[in-house]
Amino acid sequence: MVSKWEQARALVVQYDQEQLLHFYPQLTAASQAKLVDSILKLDFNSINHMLNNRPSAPDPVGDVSAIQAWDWDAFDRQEQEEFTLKGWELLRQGKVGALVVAGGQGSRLGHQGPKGTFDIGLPSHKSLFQLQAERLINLSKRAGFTIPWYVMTSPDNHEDTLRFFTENHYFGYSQADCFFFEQGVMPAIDERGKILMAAEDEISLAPSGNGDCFAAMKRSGALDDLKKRGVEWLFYYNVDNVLIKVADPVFIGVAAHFNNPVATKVIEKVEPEEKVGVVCLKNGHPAVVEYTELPGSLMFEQDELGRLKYRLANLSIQLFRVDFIEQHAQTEIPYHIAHKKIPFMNSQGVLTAPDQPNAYKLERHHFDFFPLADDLTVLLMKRDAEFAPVKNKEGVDSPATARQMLFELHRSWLLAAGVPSEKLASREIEISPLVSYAGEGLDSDQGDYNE
Ligand SMILES: CC(=O)N[C@H]1[C@@H](OP(=O)(O)O)O[C@H](CO)[C@@H](O)[C@@H]1O
Repeated sequence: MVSKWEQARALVVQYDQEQLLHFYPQLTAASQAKLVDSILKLDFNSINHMLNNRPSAPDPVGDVSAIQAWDWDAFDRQEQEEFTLKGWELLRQGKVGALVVAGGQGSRLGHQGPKGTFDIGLPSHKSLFQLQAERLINLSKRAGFTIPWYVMTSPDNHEDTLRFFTENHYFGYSQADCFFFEQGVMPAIDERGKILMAAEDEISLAPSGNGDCFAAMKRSGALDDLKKRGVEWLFYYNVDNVLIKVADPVFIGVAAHFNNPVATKVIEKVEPEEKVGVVCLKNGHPAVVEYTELPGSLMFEQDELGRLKYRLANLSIQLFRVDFIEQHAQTEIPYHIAHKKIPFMNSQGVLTAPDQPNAYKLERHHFDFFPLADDLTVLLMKRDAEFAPVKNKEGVDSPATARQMLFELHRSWLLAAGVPSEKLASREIEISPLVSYAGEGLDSDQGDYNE
């Protein structure tokens, strides 16, 4: 039988990465085993594919043009009702699942631990995960069918995430309907195409981006679980949006009506430099150009009405048809390559912190599946009820701005339900998602979201 060591040795020779075993002879048996295991976990095929297809110049954006969106407010009352009913029908039939990409840490927010465990300082002190769980519970109860919830973690936060759910009794969610799986990692690669070491027995690794989600679902059995349950649409979202309407029936209804393989919910950018990807057409195919890659000429370009030409913000709120996910779970979407300063251990065993970018970090983006869909449904909504991300400790997209948006939204629900405005003056209003998902049920009148 070929030993693990022999397999690892054969791989590093085959792919010309012998430096990975440079320190091997001098390691303890435990460290040797650790290093061999991490070599065997690397996806050399994918790394090689990326190295061989690396563009010589920075990734060209391609031929970008604007994409058409359906404005929710432009549908008439009857159409809106039909879409909503359609969404509820699918929820009732158990045909919708939710996927949160939650591999990030809260470090940029000054929070120790997974981002989803962050308390943004609401009166209830609910974490991001709890807000999401309760919105799903609300819909599941009314649909009479529990929405399966898939949580993509990263090797950095998997254990902590599981512990948080367990300690909080899954926030009342049924444990049998929660599925946790880890996203993959990619090694840092230097300018000669060599994988870097972080220590004598450790490869320099980082999460490989949210574009690994479908491959990771396949590897972990989450995709099989989805199929076994008969789920037809997967609602994809980022962990950091405080207002996220998880498994939104309205969005599901619109996606199912047009029945394109992918649907995306967008809002208009507040300013050209807002840090959001833009939904557009690239070389004639639906696409997102990430904010880090959008050239200034496109960022500021205006249409004939003087509006931003590329104003449709990617909120990372998508619906993917499950047959499309299955078809593409193993499709090699491109890596986005960031040139960064990455500390590494040199061949003398000295840990080196470069002062210039020295290596490449590789990430896949989930929206790079968009061009593989023949068409994309784009649903334009209003920001106030959809998007309050927490990305920074202070200033824009911070806990303070997200709290404020939630208070204002919930105040507007009470006003619409007939509560006199003087009763609401200067109060912080937080309504539990267990009471209302989107403002419905706060008076005797039946709202849009009622099934
Ligand atoms: C790779 C990726 O998913 N990028 C997304 C994602 O950005 P982050 O800065 O990675 O959180 O969420 C943004 C919305 O919050 C969206 O506009 C952007 O395109």
